[in-house]
Amino acid sequence: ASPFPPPLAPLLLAGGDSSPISLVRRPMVSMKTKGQEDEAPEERVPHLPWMRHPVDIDSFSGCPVTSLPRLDPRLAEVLQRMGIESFFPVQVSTWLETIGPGAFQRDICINSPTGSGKTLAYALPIVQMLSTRKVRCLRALVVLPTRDLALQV
Ligand SMILES: Nc1ncnc2c1ncn2[C@@H]1O[C@H](COP(=O)(O)OP(=O)(O)OP(=O)(O)O)[C@@H](O)[C@H]1O
Repeated sequence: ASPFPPPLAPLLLAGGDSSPISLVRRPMVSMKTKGQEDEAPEERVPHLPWMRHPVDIDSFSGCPVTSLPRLDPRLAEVLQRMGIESFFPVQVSTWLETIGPGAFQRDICINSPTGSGKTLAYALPIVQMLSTRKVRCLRALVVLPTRDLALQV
């Protein structure tokens, strides 16, 4: 039996230049007695419990803007006016985990290559959630590591 609690949220992972950040090598010391620790085999186990069931972004395909389930028609219209006709796989998979049928509130970590569309992937669910509410206080905070990146977002 697993010594860890059940997973709380998926990790969205894609190929390309992304690295499997959720996986670390560490011995399963919790399953050994003290004398056995030296012989404990190393296993690839996720670093955080909620990262233990990654969702493979590459298994999703793109999707026309008009076909994304539950997308607010006002947002679809604005996106199409901006020239966005379809969503990239990271955007579809993130949407399905946050807003799509069967989604429920939880933390999500997305690891996907540069330029794959992560910004819209996380921004669209936020905008959709806020679009149906009266917003009286801070509801979303985007933190970026550099000023340049912050200006892009
Ligand atoms: N669905 C889409 N259709 C067309 N263009 C898109 C779509 N989504 C994003 N783009 C464009 O693709 C480019 C890359 O997107 P974005 O910057 O969001 O990628 P990223 O994964 O966040 O990259 P980085 O890792 O550098 O932050 C941007 O110019 C963006 O406007």
